[in-house]
Amino acid sequence: MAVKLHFSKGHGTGNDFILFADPDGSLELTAEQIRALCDRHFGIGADGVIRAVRSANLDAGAAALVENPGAEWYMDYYNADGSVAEMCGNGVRVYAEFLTRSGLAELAQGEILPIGTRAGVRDVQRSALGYQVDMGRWWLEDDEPLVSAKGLKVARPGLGIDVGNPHVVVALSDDAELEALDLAYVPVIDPEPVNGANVEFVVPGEPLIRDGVGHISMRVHERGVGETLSCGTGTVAAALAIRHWAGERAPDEWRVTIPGGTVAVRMFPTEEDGEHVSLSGPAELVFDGEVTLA
Ligand SMILES: N[C@@H](CCC[C@H](N)C(=O)O)C(=O)O
Repeated sequence: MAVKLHFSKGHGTGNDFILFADPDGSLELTAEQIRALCDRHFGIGADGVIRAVRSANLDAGAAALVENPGAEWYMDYYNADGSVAEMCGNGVRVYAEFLTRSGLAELAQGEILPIGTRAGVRDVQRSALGYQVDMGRWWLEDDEPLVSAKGLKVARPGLGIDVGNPHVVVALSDDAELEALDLAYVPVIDPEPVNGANVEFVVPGEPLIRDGVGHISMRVHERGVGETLSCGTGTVAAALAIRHWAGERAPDEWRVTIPGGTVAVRMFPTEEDGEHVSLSGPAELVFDGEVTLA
């Protein structure tokens, strides 16, 4: 029987998503359905799909990841190719906007909305830019893979960073090198990470630090999608990588410019869990609709 799906379309700095509410967890889409919805010519078109499920209705595997019982809602995130991803930094802000706009959750200024993800719980609050997300901890990978990409004259070393999902960050020398990249082709990472990775190409600002704030520009090739206008977790990984390379005098406050806009990244200490990193940026819902699932 054909199923009608009510959806909202939204984006965070041009990274766009199809969102729908499935509070009971009864409407799991197939990878084929997700690919069809995300198709920009034959479907609605999006970089990913977000299903809003109540954490209480998750299957046991997913529920185990939502260790905070306060996370009433879970962000069930899928890339445009139908694969799952652990986290989505732009998606989680757009998800907060979707939950609050549709009356499924409340979020007053200064309050926190915990959201369950495959990478654990992420705390979201309203901010001057739209929403701020506590992205939690991260891990530097031990090895430095070589990354080659179409338009890049020589392969460059990348820094592997896990911010809940996997990233490899590559530093380029200037804007001309960034613009010359053809990210319609998948960058090759050698050795290839077992679960794949999102690849960020980053250029330091000139100057890198202005009034105590670091500035970088970035383009990204997302795992399971292709080039996108923005990747929230990618901007966080890029800021962490540049701070790592810049050494002790590098700031904890960063502005990352991507083709879809600019977001803010901040590293901050926590008492109980070491250093965390936050991501702030806009989240917009642009239209609602109904589609019949094949
Ligand atoms: N666009 C997202 C990241 C989405 C998941 C990514 N493609 C992956 O497979 O890890 C973001 O804003 O973080």
